[in-house]
Amino acid sequence: MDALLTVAEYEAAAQELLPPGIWDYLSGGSGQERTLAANVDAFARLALRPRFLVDVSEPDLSTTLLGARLPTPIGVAPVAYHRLAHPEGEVATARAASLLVVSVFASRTLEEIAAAAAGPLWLQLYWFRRREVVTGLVRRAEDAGYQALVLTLDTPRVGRRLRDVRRGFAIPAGIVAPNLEAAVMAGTHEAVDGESALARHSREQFDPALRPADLAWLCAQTDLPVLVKGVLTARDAELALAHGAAGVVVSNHGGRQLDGAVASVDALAEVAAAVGGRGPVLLDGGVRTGVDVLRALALGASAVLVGRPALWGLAVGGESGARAVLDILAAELEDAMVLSGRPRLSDVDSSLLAGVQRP
Ligand SMILES: Cc1cc2nc3c(=O)[nH]c(=O)nc-3n(C[C@H](O)[C@H](O)[C@H](O)COP(=O)(O)O)c2cc1C
Ligand SMILES: CC(C)CC(=O)C(=O)O
Repeated sequence: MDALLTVAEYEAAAQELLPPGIWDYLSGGSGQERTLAANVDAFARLALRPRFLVDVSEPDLSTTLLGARLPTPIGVAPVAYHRLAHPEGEVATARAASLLVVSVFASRTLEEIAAAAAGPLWLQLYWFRRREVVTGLVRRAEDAGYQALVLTLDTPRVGRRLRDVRRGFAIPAGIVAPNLEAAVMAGTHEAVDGESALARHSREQFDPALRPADLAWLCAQTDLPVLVKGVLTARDAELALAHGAAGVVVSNHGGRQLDGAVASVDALAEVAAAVGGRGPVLLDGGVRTGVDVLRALALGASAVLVGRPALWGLAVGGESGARAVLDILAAELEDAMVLSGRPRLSDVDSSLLAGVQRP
């Protein structure tokens, strides 16, 4: 087999390897999958304005995020159940990633992942009705050396993902979320025709009444920085920062929640302006090339996260596959920085983009 050279080639190879139901769960979106498509299309519309007569002999992709030095501004977004893609699951991803946001529905324990990790770990949380589930996880994350928490806001319930509904998708027996007690996870393995087990489970277990005061309460439970994920408007960014958030992740959950929601990169400039340097602004959704990473940085992102691409790499080659995908993105980013005359991340701003208003 020829070497896979792009994220798209990993996507195609993963589709060949994975059972169709798992492929649909990983790759699908909600509703008509318009937001899923828009996330990718919106990047393609952002044309670049390269500059020359700049010394680009020493490109530097490194950055600092919440006090941690990272070799690249590319991390892995929280994705549930990595063992759907590879038997080693999150342990393999953690070895490959320079920043991994571990899903609360990880299929390996927080401690196993921490023992394997090559870089900082953040723990993503959903707002469970049983608050002691949340606080218990916060304590475990602190004890295991996780460096931040990420509260996902965009999932008061799981969106209508028609591929999963049609298949009656449930998590296969043998793949569990060991960081949550069995009572909280009841029903996730129970396949029912015409119903997504994850959608049903979210209605039972997620508290849809999450308010700003709850965010402030969570922030008061811990010394770890708490970021909020799923922000698409200046208003929500303002509210979150005012209630203790240390930063935001601009995201529409990879087009899996509100179909018709704005493409995440199209929401980025507004949110970054609202945050105004008060904390990191990450972006996920539709990042498929290093040029996309550069585009997001130009619009004000501190770093990007990739969800599905990491899982495609994991499916194809476990740890080395996940690493290969992240290395492709980093190599493409370096090329794009050199070829656009922006050798350092601090040189990257909106002047790089055609048709974007410049301050
Ligand atoms: C299979 C799958 C599972 C996901 N699980 C979670 C999760 O547990 N928590 C969460 O906050 N986001 C979850 N997400 C959303 C990702 O964190 C991220 O927002 C999205 O995948 C980014 O888009 P991309 O896949 O185009 O990179 C999941 C996404 C996928 C594809
Ligand atoms: C178990 C699910 C709630 C995980 C998720 O966020 C997703 O599938 O998008």
